[in-house]
Amino acid sequence: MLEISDKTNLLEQASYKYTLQDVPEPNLYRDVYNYEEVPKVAFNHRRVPMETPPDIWITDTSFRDGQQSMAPYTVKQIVDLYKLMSKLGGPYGLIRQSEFFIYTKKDREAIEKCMDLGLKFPEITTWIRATKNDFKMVKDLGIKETGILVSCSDYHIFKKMNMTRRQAVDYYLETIRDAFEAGVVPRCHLEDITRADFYGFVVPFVNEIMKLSKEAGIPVKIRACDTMGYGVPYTEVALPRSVPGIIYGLQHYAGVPSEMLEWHGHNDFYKAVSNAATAWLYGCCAVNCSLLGIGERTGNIPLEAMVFEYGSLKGSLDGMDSTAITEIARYFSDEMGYEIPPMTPFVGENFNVTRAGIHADGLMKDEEIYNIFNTDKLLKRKPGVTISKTSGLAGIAYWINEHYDLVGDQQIHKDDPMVHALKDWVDELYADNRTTSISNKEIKEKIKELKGND
Ligand SMILES: CC(C)C(=O)C(=O)O
Repeated sequence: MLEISDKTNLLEQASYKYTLQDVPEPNLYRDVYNYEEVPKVAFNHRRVPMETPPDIWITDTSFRDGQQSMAPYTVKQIVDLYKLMSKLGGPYGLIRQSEFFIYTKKDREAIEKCMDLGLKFPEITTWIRATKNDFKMVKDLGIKETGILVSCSDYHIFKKMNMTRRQAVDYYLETIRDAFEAGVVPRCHLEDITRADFYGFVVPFVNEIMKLSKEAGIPVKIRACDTMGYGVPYTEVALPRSVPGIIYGLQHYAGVPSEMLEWHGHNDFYKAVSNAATAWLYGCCAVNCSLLGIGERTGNIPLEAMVFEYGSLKGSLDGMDSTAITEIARYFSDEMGYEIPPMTPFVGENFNVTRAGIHADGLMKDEEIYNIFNTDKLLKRKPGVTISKTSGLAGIAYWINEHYDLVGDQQIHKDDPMVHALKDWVDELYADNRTTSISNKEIKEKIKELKGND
């Protein structure tokens, strides 16, 4: 009888191993990316099986990719956000890791202060330039894992690094060996994977990494980076743009187990969230996100979106405290002066605010009609209305009940004289060519004035 391990060995020996194609000229996928036109989606009509791992989780890059695109955060801001992130991730650490810079004194102070909190999650990891000296710095800080850059498209290898594919692989493998030698676990960030030659570079390279990892007995994570946001979640799409194809291929042709796979996406084509969910569904345990999606250019995968994506895919938030999302959003706007676009899902000022009177009428009858879920329970954000020329009597009544916390019998209705008086005032304002909605402060002042007239 063959034992399972023997069978696996035989299968491994029998399976086709992709070898590095050390091409003389870069493959820039000009049929898809010709630069003068919109990048194209090519279909090969191959279906990739969906293999969602039993456990999926979130990792964070707010203090690396996020901070990279903003003014540097202060130590206090990093520590406060780290605490809130830990609260959000809950007792099972669904926000499992977060990566930090380590270059300046301030970077290291922030790490030390976060470590001093003694929180189990998110585990603190780093992001470095990957020199021997940097590995030593990581080790000295008592940190186990660090991200290193292993750019994998010919755009980077030929155009930026001025190397051949073979030279790039040799250089990267040497760096990984340096990390092992320094006693640090490298996490390999495969930059620009959605423009890379998957079978001619990515798979043979990752096979080499996995071989080194096995020999050293050190688990190495593979982060698939959709640096320019070109990935697409649809089925039957050809590589290198297919998210299902990349995740399937890394597992089945490069031998990376699901729990060692991470997806890092950008939002250039509005696909960051759906690509990340697709990566989970097709076998990647971790999606790498940033708070409010703040990151290079159009940003990263918004972490808060993946909390709700997790809840919808798993049927439970598994201990994540989603109300921390509102605390985080308030922290960004009140303490850091960051302006969150008002229509941003889950965190924007207006994400659950309706303007049309007919919708407000629905909200008054039953908030479920026009609210995505119980936003008060899950985010401590009651659904709201803003007053404009389309609000109508129902909108005004709803606004009063919401802003003065009137419940049950205390609630006022659309036939109330106060509601009618406010409606007349609103109509006059718009008859006088007003174009903007009316602020909460203005309405409160008007109510005071009308009450004074009683
Ligand atoms: C620098 C790299 C790893 C990155 O963040 C990306 O590819 O988006």
